[in-house]
Amino acid sequence: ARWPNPHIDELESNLYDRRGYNARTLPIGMAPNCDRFLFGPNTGRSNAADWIRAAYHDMATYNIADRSGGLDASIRFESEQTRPENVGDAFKNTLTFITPLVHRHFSLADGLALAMVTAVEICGGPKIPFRGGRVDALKPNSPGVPEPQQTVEEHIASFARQGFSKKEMIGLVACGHSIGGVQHEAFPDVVPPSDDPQNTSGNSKFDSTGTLFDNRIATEYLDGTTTNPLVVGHNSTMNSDLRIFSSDRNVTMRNLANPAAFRSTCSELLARMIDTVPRGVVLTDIIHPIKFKPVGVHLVWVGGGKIALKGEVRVWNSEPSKVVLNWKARDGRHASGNSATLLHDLTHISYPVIPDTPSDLVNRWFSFPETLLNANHGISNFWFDVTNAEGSKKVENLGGAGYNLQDVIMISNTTCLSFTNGTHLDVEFAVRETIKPTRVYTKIDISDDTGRPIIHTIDITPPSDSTAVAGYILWHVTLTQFDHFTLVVDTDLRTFETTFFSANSPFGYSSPMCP
Ligand code: HEM
Repeated sequence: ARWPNPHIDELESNLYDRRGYNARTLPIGMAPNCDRFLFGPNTGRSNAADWIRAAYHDMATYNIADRSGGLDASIRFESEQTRPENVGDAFKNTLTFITPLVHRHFSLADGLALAMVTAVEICGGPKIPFRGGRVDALKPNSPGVPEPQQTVEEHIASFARQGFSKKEMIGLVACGHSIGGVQHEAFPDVVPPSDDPQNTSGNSKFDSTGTLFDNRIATEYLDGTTTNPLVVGHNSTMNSDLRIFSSDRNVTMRNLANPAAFRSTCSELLARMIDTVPRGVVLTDIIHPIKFKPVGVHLVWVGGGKIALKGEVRVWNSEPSKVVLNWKARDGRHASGNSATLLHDLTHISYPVIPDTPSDLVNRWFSFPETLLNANHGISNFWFDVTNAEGSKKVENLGGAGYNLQDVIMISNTTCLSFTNGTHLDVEFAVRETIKPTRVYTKIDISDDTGRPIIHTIDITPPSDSTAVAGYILWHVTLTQFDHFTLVVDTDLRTFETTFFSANSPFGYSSPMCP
């Protein structure tokens, strides 16, 4: 295990911190209910439907022959969105939610995949194994999303090009069309206009539970009660779901009428859909919950030879009676005073909202108390002693290694936010005098001309006043972009850094106003 792992830690939080304390923002798209639509409450549309459709349309450009295309966020390019195969504003809408989350450890393509998983899992669907590591494309992909006027032979060929058999095509379309419907605006020759004030877009649902991920798409199709406009629509040219669902004489649809089979099929096929990525992209292992997770741990120089140690721990589905933080000084010694009992505010609980798990699964957050370290002694490593409710004890130390923490470079509490001469952050930070820096700089996220986050570095000139206090010298840099920034010091032997998260994270950096 490695800690911290900014990439995995961030994806894990987005997957499992869904509601409650420190919750991430994607699930808000499904709150309070799965019929939520940010862009107009009475349109009859839903964010959930847009997010599922967006992930598919981004993936559907995949070509298994040369392993090009796939889930790579190429849908963000205007020239892809304006293709007839991508009619409607679902993609623009979906990106409105995801683009602000993107930073150097969180690609837009991972965000598209996560949004689909979030929608399906919160709206009644199965758990979908999630891997991270998708890479955003630098240019649009070739067209390739199936359209309803095509023949079933064309659809079979299209799905084969995407890497799915005929049976898998039937399954994937049924799973995708479990939520949402067809709108008049996008498909005027499929769906008539609506005068329903609750459904101004004329969204005609695929099944009677259009905001619930369930197998009615299959059962209603089989029992003849379906209202799916791509099955019983008046314009038979556009009845692609009918042609697809019946293409194996309903064998697959009859199987999907079994709720358990529907869930397992959709879990498997939707996972494969989002794991369809361009050649060269290496996905991570499946991301499982981190059962004991230190979060936002960082040091703050508070002056007077003192360093504040701050952070929180998320404890998965258990209720320890006591969590004690211990640390070793820079020299590796654990002096008797080097421990502190973490605090648990009863409101600091969160809910991962995972399908097929007990609804009383609750995570508890413990925060570091006001803990001041002597700057002359510093810190190198920390761990926890956990006492469970029944009295049993456990050490949380990353399997013996402990959690390493560098005390070479840290932000100062004199850092402040200013709105004079444009918004900027006046960053003060402390660097240990004895380490002989070869380069001190900051890394910030900027976008390249395709909207991908790239790291930009800014070198920092040494301070004119280099008087050390308790072995630390104060440096200064002014940042006009500070959504996500890292302070870095290189030495001949090693690099040390400390990172402050984006403002869209609950651990985003917040600073007092400059005097
Ligand atoms: C042959 C393959 C497919 C065809 C021809 C097709 C066609 C369509 C059409 C015409 C719409 C209406 C869009 C609108 O009015 O805005 C739609 C909606 C939708 N599709 Fe598909 N689709 C296919 C496969 C899939 C797959 C594989 C998925 C996901 C796994 C998917 C997910 C969705 C969702 C969630 C909606 C609802 C959007 C909303 O309610 O706004 N589709 N599809």
